[in-house]
Amino acid sequence: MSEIITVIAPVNIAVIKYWGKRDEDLILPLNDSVSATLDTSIMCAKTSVCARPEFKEDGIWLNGKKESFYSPRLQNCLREIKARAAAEKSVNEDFLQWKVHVCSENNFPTAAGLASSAAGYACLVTALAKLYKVKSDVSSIARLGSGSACRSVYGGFVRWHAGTNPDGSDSVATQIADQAHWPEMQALILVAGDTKKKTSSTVGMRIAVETSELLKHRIKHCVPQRTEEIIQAIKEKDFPKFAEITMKDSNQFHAVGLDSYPPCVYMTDVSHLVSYVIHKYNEISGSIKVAYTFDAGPNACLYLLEKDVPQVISLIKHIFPSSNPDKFVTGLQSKEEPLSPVFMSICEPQKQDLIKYVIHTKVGDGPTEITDGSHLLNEAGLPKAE
Ligand SMILES: Nc1ncnc2c1ncn2[C@@H]1O[C@H](COP(=O)(O)OP(=O)(O)OP(=O)(O)O)[C@@H](O)[C@H]1O
Ligand SMILES: C[C@@](O)(CCOP(=O)(O)OP(=O)(O)O)CC(=O)O
Repeated sequence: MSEIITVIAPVNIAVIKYWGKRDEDLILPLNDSVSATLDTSIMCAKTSVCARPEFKEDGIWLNGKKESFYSPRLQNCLREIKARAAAEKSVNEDFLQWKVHVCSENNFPTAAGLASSAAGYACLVTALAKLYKVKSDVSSIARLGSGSACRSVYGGFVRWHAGTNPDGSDSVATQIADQAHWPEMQALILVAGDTKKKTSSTVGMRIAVETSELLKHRIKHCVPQRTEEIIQAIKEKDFPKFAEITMKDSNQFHAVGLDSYPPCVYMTDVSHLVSYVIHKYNEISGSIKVAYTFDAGPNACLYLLEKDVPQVISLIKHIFPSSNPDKFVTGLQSKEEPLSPVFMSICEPQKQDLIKYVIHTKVGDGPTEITDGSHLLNEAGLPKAE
Protein backbone atom coordinates (compact mmCIF):
# COMPACT_ATOMS: atom_id res chain seq x y z
CA MET A 1 0.00 0.00 0.00
CA SER A 2 1.33 3.44 -0.82
CA GLU A 3 0.99 6.54 1.28
CA ILE A 4 -1.24 9.42 0.21
CA ILE A 5 0.64 12.48 -1.00
CA THR A 6 -1.03 15.90 -0.90
CA VAL A 7 0.36 19.05 -2.49
CA ILE A 8 -0.86 22.61 -2.95
CA ALA A 9 0.30 24.62 -5.96
CA PRO A 10 0.01 28.24 -7.06
CA VAL A 11 -1.39 30.06 -10.07
CA ASN A 12 0.92 32.30 -12.04
CA ILE A 13 0.12 35.36 -14.14
CA ALA A 14 2.42 36.08 -17.06
CA VAL A 15 3.96 39.48 -17.69
CA ILE A 16 5.47 38.28 -20.99
CA LYS A 17 2.73 36.16 -22.51
CA TYR A 18 3.00 32.68 -23.98
CA TRP A 19 0.82 32.62 -27.09
CA GLY A 20 1.55 30.19 -29.91
CA LYS A 21 2.93 26.64 -30.08
CA ARG A 22 5.60 25.12 -32.31
CA ASP A 23 4.43 21.63 -31.30
CA GLU A 24 0.86 21.05 -30.12
CA ASP A 25 1.34 17.53 -28.71
CA LEU A 26 4.46 18.30 -26.70
CA ILE A 27 3.13 21.81 -25.90
CA LEU A 28 6.26 23.59 -27.06
CA PRO A 29 5.93 27.37 -27.30
CA LEU A 30 7.12 29.73 -30.01
CA ASN A 31 8.44 32.24 -27.48
CA ASP A 32 9.88 32.54 -23.99
CA SER A 33 7.50 33.85 -21.33
CA VAL A 34 7.88 35.34 -17.84
CA SER A 35 5.46 35.28 -14.91
CA ALA A 36 5.03 35.90 -11.22
CA THR A 37 3.80 33.06 -9.04
CA LEU A 38 0.99 34.07 -6.67
CA ASP A 39 0.61 33.20 -3.00
CA THR A 40 -0.92 29.76 -2.34
CA SER A 41 -2.50 31.03 0.88
CA ILE A 42 -4.94 33.00 -1.30
CA MET A 43 -5.38 30.96 -4.52
CA CYS A 44 -4.30 27.37 -4.97
CA ALA A 45 -5.00 23.96 -6.36
CA LYS A 46 -4.84 21.11 -3.84
CA THR A 47 -4.22 17.57 -5.06
CA SER A 48 -3.96 14.19 -3.32
CA VAL A 49 -2.57 11.13 -5.10
CA CYS A 50 -1.98 7.50 -4.22
CA ALA A 51 -1.15 4.24 -6.04
CA ARG A 52 -2.51 0.86 -4.93
CA PRO A 53 -2.34 -2.70 -6.29
CA GLU A 54 -6.10 -3.12 -5.78
CA PHE A 55 -7.14 -0.14 -7.92
CA LYS A 56 -8.71 -1.41 -11.16
CA GLU A 57 -8.06 1.75 -13.17
CA ASP A 58 -6.57 5.23 -12.92
CA GLY A 59 -9.17 7.64 -11.55
CA ILE A 60 -9.42 11.42 -11.19
CA TRP A 61 -11.94 13.51 -9.26
CA LEU A 62 -11.84 17.22 -9.97
CA ASN A 63 -13.76 19.65 -7.77
CA GLY A 64 -15.93 16.81 -6.47
CA LYS A 65 -16.75 15.28 -9.87
CA LYS A 66 -15.30 12.11 -11.38
CA GLU A 67 -13.64 12.97 -14.71
CA SER A 68 -12.09 10.84 -17.42
CA PHE A 69 -8.42 9.98 -17.00
CA TYR A 70 -8.17 9.32 -20.70
CA SER A 71 -7.41 12.89 -21.70
CA PRO A 72 -4.12 12.97 -23.65
CA ARG A 73 -2.75 15.70 -21.36
CA LEU A 74 -3.32 13.70 -18.17
CA GLN A 75 -2.02 10.53 -19.79
CA ASN A 76 1.13 12.31 -20.96
CA CYS A 77 1.85 13.70 -17.49
CA LEU A 78 1.43 10.32 -15.77
CA ARG A 79 3.41 8.44 -18.44
CA GLU A 80 6.33 10.89 -18.27
CA ILE A 81 6.50 10.92 -14.48
CA LYS A 82 6.61 7.10 -14.52
CA ALA A 83 9.28 7.14 -17.24
CA ARG A 84 11.35 9.55 -15.13
CA ALA A 85 10.90 7.34 -12.06
CA ALA A 86 12.00 4.30 -14.10
CA ALA A 87 15.07 6.17 -15.40
CA GLU A 88 15.96 7.38 -11.90
CA LYS A 89 15.19 3.90 -10.48
CA SER A 90 13.42 5.71 -7.65
CA VAL A 91 10.68 3.09 -7.09
CA ASN A 92 10.38 -0.60 -7.89
CA GLU A 93 8.78 -2.09 -11.00
CA ASP A 94 5.62 -3.30 -9.20
CA PHE A 95 4.87 0.14 -7.87
CA LEU A 96 5.00 1.54 -11.41
CA GLN A 97 2.33 -0.97 -12.50
CA TRP A 98 -0.21 0.05 -9.84
CA LYS A 99 -3.05 2.34 -10.87
CA VAL A 100 -3.35 5.81 -9.33
CA HIS A 101 -6.20 7.80 -7.83
CA VAL A 102 -6.10 11.60 -8.00
CA CYS A 103 -8.41 14.00 -6.21
CA SER A 104 -8.07 17.74 -6.76
CA GLU A 105 -9.81 20.96 -5.82
CA ASN A 106 -9.25 24.57 -6.73
CA ASN A 107 -10.20 27.19 -4.15
CA PHE A 108 -11.19 29.59 -6.97
CA PRO A 109 -13.26 29.23 -10.19
CA THR A 110 -11.98 26.60 -12.68
CA ALA A 111 -11.59 27.34 -16.42
CA ALA A 112 -12.47 31.00 -15.94
CA GLY A 113 -9.24 32.62 -17.08
CA LEU A 114 -7.81 32.52 -13.56
CA ALA A 115 -5.02 30.10 -14.52
CA SER A 116 -6.66 27.04 -12.95
CA SER A 117 -5.00 24.72 -15.47
CA ALA A 118 -1.58 26.11 -14.51
CA ALA A 119 -2.10 25.52 -10.79
CA GLY A 120 -3.90 22.23 -11.43
CA TYR A 121 -1.24 20.55 -13.57
CA ALA A 122 1.67 21.94 -11.53
CA CYS A 123 -0.03 20.45 -8.47
CA LEU A 124 -0.74 17.09 -10.09
CA VAL A 125 2.77 16.69 -11.46
CA THR A 126 4.46 17.77 -8.22
CA ALA A 127 2.29 15.35 -6.22
CA LEU A 128 3.02 12.48 -8.65
CA ALA A 129 6.74 13.33 -8.58
CA LYS A 130 6.69 12.99 -4.79
CA LEU A 131 4.70 9.75 -4.99
CA TYR A 132 7.21 8.22 -7.43
CA LYS A 133 10.17 9.90 -5.69
CA VAL A 134 11.31 11.73 -8.82
CA LYS A 135 14.08 14.13 -7.91
CA SER A 136 14.80 16.00 -11.17
CA ASP A 137 13.06 19.13 -12.50
CA VAL A 138 9.45 18.36 -13.47
CA SER A 139 8.57 21.66 -15.16
CA SER A 140 8.81 20.00 -18.59
CA ILE A 141 6.28 17.38 -17.43
CA ALA A 142 3.86 20.00 -16.02
CA ARG A 143 4.17 21.67 -19.45
CA LEU A 144 2.57 18.59 -21.02
CA GLY A 145 -0.58 19.29 -18.97
CA SER A 146 -0.86 22.96 -19.87
CA GLY A 147 1.98 25.13 -21.15
CA SER A 148 1.68 27.82 -18.50
CA ALA A 149 1.68 25.12 -15.77
CA CYS A 150 5.46 24.71 -16.11
CA ARG A 151 5.91 28.19 -14.61
CA SER A 152 3.81 27.28 -11.53
CA VAL A 153 6.41 24.66 -10.55
CA TYR A 154 8.55 27.49 -9.11
CA GLY A 155 7.83 30.40 -6.79
CA GLY A 156 8.76 34.06 -7.21
CA PHE A 157 9.47 35.23 -10.75
CA VAL A 158 9.83 32.54 -13.39
CA ARG A 159 10.95 32.23 -17.00
CA TRP A 160 9.76 29.52 -19.35
CA HIS A 161 12.47 28.96 -21.95
CA ALA A 162 10.91 28.11 -25.31
CA GLY A 163 13.88 25.85 -26.11
CA THR A 164 14.87 24.57 -29.53
CA ASN A 165 15.09 20.77 -29.14
CA PRO A 166 12.36 18.95 -31.10
CA ASP A 167 11.75 16.61 -28.11
CA GLY A 168 11.11 19.56 -25.78
CA SER A 169 13.86 18.57 -23.36
CA ASP A 170 15.08 22.18 -23.11
CA SER A 171 11.59 23.73 -22.88
CA VAL A 172 11.70 24.16 -19.11
CA ALA A 173 10.99 26.77 -16.47
CA THR A 174 13.68 28.36 -14.32
CA GLN A 175 13.42 30.76 -11.41
CA ILE A 176 14.52 34.35 -12.03
CA ALA A 177 14.21 35.43 -8.39
CA ASP A 178 12.53 33.85 -5.40
CA GLN A 179 9.47 35.10 -3.55
CA ALA A 180 11.58 36.93 -0.95
CA HIS A 181 13.41 39.02 -3.57
CA TRP A 182 10.69 41.66 -4.08
CA PRO A 183 8.32 41.23 -1.14
CA GLU A 184 6.53 44.52 -1.84
CA MET A 185 5.16 43.16 -5.13
CA GLN A 186 1.43 42.52 -4.86
CA ALA A 187 -1.44 41.80 -7.23
CA LEU A 188 -5.12 42.69 -7.45
CA ILE A 189 -7.17 40.41 -9.66
CA LEU A 190 -10.27 42.22 -10.85
CA VAL A 191 -12.81 39.55 -11.70
CA ALA A 192 -15.05 40.87 -14.46
CA GLY A 193 -16.42 37.45 -15.32
CA ASP A 194 -15.74 34.00 -13.98
CA THR A 195 -17.61 31.83 -16.44
CA LYS A 196 -15.95 29.54 -19.00
CA LYS A 197 -14.38 31.44 -21.90
CA LYS A 198 -15.64 31.24 -25.52
CA THR A 199 -12.37 30.26 -27.21
CA SER A 200 -9.92 28.15 -25.21
CA SER A 201 -6.30 29.29 -25.11
CA THR A 202 -5.34 26.18 -27.09
CA VAL A 203 -7.71 27.01 -29.96
CA GLY A 204 -7.00 30.77 -29.79
CA MET A 205 -3.27 30.19 -30.16
CA ARG A 206 -3.75 27.72 -33.00
CA ILE A 207 -5.70 30.32 -34.99
CA ALA A 208 -3.05 32.95 -34.21
CA VAL A 209 -0.20 30.71 -35.39
CA GLU A 210 -2.06 29.91 -38.61
CA THR A 211 -3.20 33.43 -39.48
CA SER A 212 -1.55 36.29 -37.58
CA GLU A 213 1.29 38.25 -39.20
CA LEU A 214 1.57 40.27 -36.00
CA LEU A 215 2.35 37.10 -34.02
CA LYS A 216 5.36 36.44 -36.28
CA HIS A 217 6.60 40.00 -35.76
CA ARG A 218 6.04 39.77 -32.01
CA ILE A 219 8.00 36.53 -31.66
CA LYS A 220 10.93 37.69 -33.77
CA HIS A 221 11.26 41.36 -32.92
CA CYS A 222 9.51 42.10 -29.61
CA VAL A 223 9.53 39.22 -27.13
CA PRO A 224 13.29 38.46 -27.04
CA GLN A 225 14.23 42.03 -26.09
CA ARG A 226 11.29 42.46 -23.71
CA THR A 227 12.18 39.23 -21.92
CA GLU A 228 15.75 40.38 -21.25
CA GLU A 229 14.55 43.84 -20.18
CA ILE A 230 11.88 42.62 -17.78
CA ILE A 231 14.28 40.14 -16.17
CA GLN A 232 16.68 43.03 -15.62
CA ALA A 233 13.82 45.15 -14.18
CA ILE A 234 12.86 42.30 -11.81
CA LYS A 235 16.45 41.85 -10.67
CA GLU A 236 16.86 45.61 -10.10
CA LYS A 237 13.35 45.96 -8.63
CA ASP A 238 12.65 48.70 -11.19
CA PHE A 239 8.85 48.89 -10.93
CA PRO A 240 8.14 51.48 -13.68
CA LYS A 241 10.14 49.46 -16.23
CA PHE A 242 8.54 46.18 -15.09
CA ALA A 243 5.08 47.76 -15.36
CA GLU A 244 5.60 49.37 -18.76
CA ILE A 245 6.79 46.12 -20.34
CA THR A 246 3.97 44.17 -18.67
CA MET A 247 1.28 46.47 -20.07
CA LYS A 248 2.81 46.64 -23.55
CA ASP A 249 3.08 42.87 -23.73
CA SER A 250 -0.51 42.34 -22.62
CA ASN A 251 -1.69 44.87 -25.20
CA GLN A 252 0.30 43.18 -27.94
CA PHE A 253 -1.02 39.73 -27.02
CA HIS A 254 -4.61 41.00 -27.33
CA ALA A 255 -3.70 42.77 -30.58
CA VAL A 256 -2.55 39.36 -31.88
CA GLY A 257 -6.00 38.07 -30.93
CA LEU A 258 -7.60 40.79 -33.08
CA ASP A 259 -5.11 40.10 -35.87
CA SER A 260 -6.16 36.43 -35.86
CA TYR A 261 -8.68 35.31 -38.45
CA PRO A 262 -11.36 34.81 -37.22
CA PRO A 263 -10.42 37.22 -34.42
CA CYS A 264 -10.20 36.06 -30.80
CA VAL A 265 -11.50 38.75 -28.50
CA TYR A 266 -10.99 38.21 -24.79
CA MET A 267 -11.11 41.73 -23.35
CA THR A 268 -14.50 43.36 -22.80
CA ASP A 269 -15.59 47.00 -22.42
CA VAL A 270 -14.96 46.60 -18.69
CA SER A 271 -11.41 45.37 -19.36
CA HIS A 272 -10.74 48.36 -21.63
CA LEU A 273 -12.13 50.71 -19.01
CA VAL A 274 -9.76 49.23 -16.42
CA SER A 275 -6.83 49.77 -18.78
CA TYR A 276 -7.92 53.42 -19.37
CA VAL A 277 -8.28 54.06 -15.64
CA ILE A 278 -4.82 52.65 -14.87
CA HIS A 279 -3.17 54.82 -17.53
CA LYS A 280 -4.95 57.92 -16.14
CA TYR A 281 -4.01 56.97 -12.58
CA ASN A 282 -0.34 56.59 -13.54
CA GLU A 283 -0.40 59.87 -15.47
CA ILE A 284 -1.85 61.84 -12.54
CA SER A 285 0.55 60.12 -10.13
CA GLY A 286 3.49 61.33 -12.23
CA SER A 287 5.03 57.84 -12.44
CA ILE A 288 3.95 54.33 -13.32
CA LYS A 289 2.54 52.86 -10.11
CA VAL A 290 0.29 50.12 -11.45
CA ALA A 291 0.51 47.64 -14.35
CA TYR A 292 -2.44 45.78 -15.83
CA THR A 293 -2.25 42.50 -17.65
CA PHE A 294 -5.08 40.41 -19.16
CA ASP A 295 -4.98 36.69 -19.98
CA ALA A 296 -7.42 34.92 -22.29
CA GLY A 297 -10.44 36.45 -20.54
CA PRO A 298 -11.84 39.77 -19.32
CA ASN A 299 -10.24 39.76 -15.85
CA ALA A 300 -7.46 42.24 -15.10
CA CYS A 301 -4.47 41.35 -13.01
CA LEU A 302 -2.97 44.52 -11.58
CA TYR A 303 0.62 44.34 -10.37
CA LEU A 304 1.55 47.09 -7.90
CA LEU A 305 3.69 47.75 -4.83
CA GLU A 306 2.20 47.26 -1.37
CA LYS A 307 2.37 50.99 -0.53
CA ASP A 308 0.05 51.86 -3.41
CA VAL A 309 -2.60 49.23 -2.71
CA PRO A 310 -4.88 51.32 -0.38
CA GLN A 311 -5.26 54.13 -2.90
CA VAL A 312 -5.81 51.79 -5.83
CA ILE A 313 -8.45 49.79 -3.96
CA SER A 314 -10.27 53.04 -3.14
CA LEU A 315 -10.09 54.02 -6.80
CA ILE A 316 -11.48 50.66 -7.98
CA LYS A 317 -14.27 50.80 -5.38
CA HIS A 318 -15.17 54.34 -6.47
CA ILE A 319 -15.41 53.49 -10.17
CA PHE A 320 -16.82 49.97 -9.82
CA PRO A 321 -19.43 50.01 -7.04
CA SER A 322 -20.47 46.65 -5.64
CA SER A 323 -23.83 45.42 -4.34
CA ASN A 324 -21.85 43.51 -1.69
CA PRO A 325 -19.16 45.99 -0.59
CA ASP A 326 -18.13 43.98 2.49
CA LYS A 327 -17.16 40.98 0.38
CA PHE A 328 -15.84 42.94 -2.60
CA VAL A 329 -12.13 42.56 -1.79
CA THR A 330 -10.99 39.10 -0.71
CA GLY A 331 -7.57 37.66 0.09
CA LEU A 332 -4.95 39.70 1.94
CA GLN A 333 -6.05 42.20 4.55
CA SER A 334 -6.29 45.48 2.69
CA LYS A 335 -6.61 49.02 3.88
CA GLU A 336 -8.18 51.88 1.98
CA GLU A 337 -7.45 55.56 1.99
CA PRO A 338 -9.61 58.57 1.13
CA LEU A 339 -9.47 59.33 -2.57
CA SER A 340 -8.48 62.86 -3.53
CA PRO A 341 -10.79 64.72 -5.99
CA VAL A 342 -8.19 64.51 -8.76
CA PHE A 343 -8.37 60.70 -8.72
CA MET A 344 -12.17 60.77 -8.35
CA SER A 345 -12.34 62.76 -11.56
CA ILE A 346 -10.67 59.96 -13.59
CA CYS A 347 -14.02 58.34 -14.27
CA GLU A 348 -17.61 58.49 -13.06
CA PRO A 349 -18.85 55.58 -10.93
CA GLN A 350 -20.17 52.86 -13.26
CA LYS A 351 -23.26 50.71 -12.83
CA GLN A 352 -23.05 48.18 -9.99
CA ASP A 353 -21.17 44.88 -10.18
CA LEU A 354 -19.25 45.34 -13.44
CA ILE A 355 -16.34 44.05 -11.37
CA LYS A 356 -17.74 41.14 -9.36
CA TYR A 357 -14.96 40.89 -6.80
CA VAL A 358 -11.26 41.57 -6.31
CA ILE A 359 -8.65 39.08 -5.13
CA HIS A 360 -5.82 40.80 -3.27
CA THR A 361 -2.69 38.67 -3.29
CA LYS A 362 1.09 38.78 -3.54
CA VAL A 363 4.03 36.96 -5.06
CA GLY A 364 4.51 33.60 -3.36
CA ASP A 365 6.27 30.26 -3.23
CA GLY A 366 6.04 27.24 -5.51
CA PRO A 367 4.20 23.96 -4.80
CA THR A 368 4.38 22.60 -1.23
CA GLU A 369 3.60 19.23 0.26
CA ILE A 370 0.91 19.28 2.97
CA THR A 371 1.89 17.14 5.93
CA ASP A 372 -0.98 17.85 8.35
CA GLY A 373 -2.98 14.89 7.06
CA SER A 374 -5.67 17.00 5.40
CA HIS A 375 -5.75 14.71 2.33
CA LEU A 376 -8.57 14.77 -0.20
CA LEU A 377 -8.47 10.94 -0.41
CA ASN A 378 -9.46 8.67 2.47
CA GLU A 379 -7.60 5.56 3.67
CA ALA A 380 -9.27 3.50 0.94
CA GLY A 381 -7.93 5.91 -1.68
CA LEU A 382 -11.37 7.34 -2.49
CA PRO A 383 -12.45 11.00 -2.35
CA LYS A 384 -13.33 11.97 1.23
CA ALA A 385 -16.25 14.06 0.06
CA GLU A 386 -17.98 11.01 -1.52
N1 LIG B 1 -6.87 21.16 -9.97
C1 LIG B 1 -6.80 20.67 -11.21
N2 LIG B 1 -6.26 19.44 -11.43
C2 LIG B 1 -6.15 18.94 -12.67
N3 LIG B 1 -6.58 19.59 -13.78
C3 LIG B 1 -7.14 20.81 -13.62
C4 LIG B 1 -7.27 21.40 -12.33
N4 LIG B 1 -7.85 22.62 -12.49
C5 LIG B 1 -8.08 22.77 -13.80
N5 LIG B 1 -7.66 21.69 -14.49
C6 LIG B 1 -7.76 21.46 -15.94
O1 LIG B 1 -7.68 22.69 -16.60
C7 LIG B 1 -8.86 22.94 -17.37
C8 LIG B 1 -9.16 24.41 -17.38
O2 LIG B 1 -8.21 25.06 -18.19
P1 LIG B 1 -8.49 26.38 -19.01
O3 LIG B 1 -7.24 26.75 -19.71
O4 LIG B 1 -9.75 26.22 -19.80
O5 LIG B 1 -8.88 27.45 -17.88
P2 LIG B 1 -7.96 28.35 -16.97
O6 LIG B 1 -6.67 27.68 -16.71
O7 LIG B 1 -8.77 28.73 -15.76
O8 LIG B 1 -7.77 29.62 -17.87
P3 LIG B 1 -6.41 30.25 -18.50
O9 LIG B 1 -5.47 29.12 -18.82
O10 LIG B 1 -6.86 31.00 -19.71
O11 LIG B 1 -5.89 31.16 -17.43
C9 LIG B 1 -9.93 22.11 -16.66
O12 LIG B 1 -10.98 21.80 -17.52
C10 LIG B 1 -9.12 20.87 -16.25
O13 LIG B 1 -8.97 19.98 -17.32
C1 LIG C 1 -2.91 33.92 -22.10
C2 LIG C 1 -2.04 32.92 -21.35
O1 LIG C 1 -2.56 32.75 -20.07
C3 LIG C 1 -2.06 31.62 -22.13
C4 LIG C 1 -2.01 30.40 -21.30
O2 LIG C 1 -2.25 29.29 -22.10
P1 LIG C 1 -2.40 27.82 -21.50
O3 LIG C 1 -1.17 27.44 -20.78
O4 LIG C 1 -3.69 27.71 -20.76
O5 LIG C 1 -2.50 27.02 -22.86
P2 LIG C 1 -2.22 25.50 -23.20
O6 LIG C 1 -0.74 25.30 -23.23
O7 LIG C 1 -2.84 25.27 -24.54
O8 LIG C 1 -2.89 24.68 -22.11
C5 LIG C 1 -0.63 33.50 -21.34
C6 LIG C 1 0.35 32.92 -20.36
O9 LIG C 1 -0.04 32.39 -19.30
O10 LIG C 1 1.56 33.03 -20.65
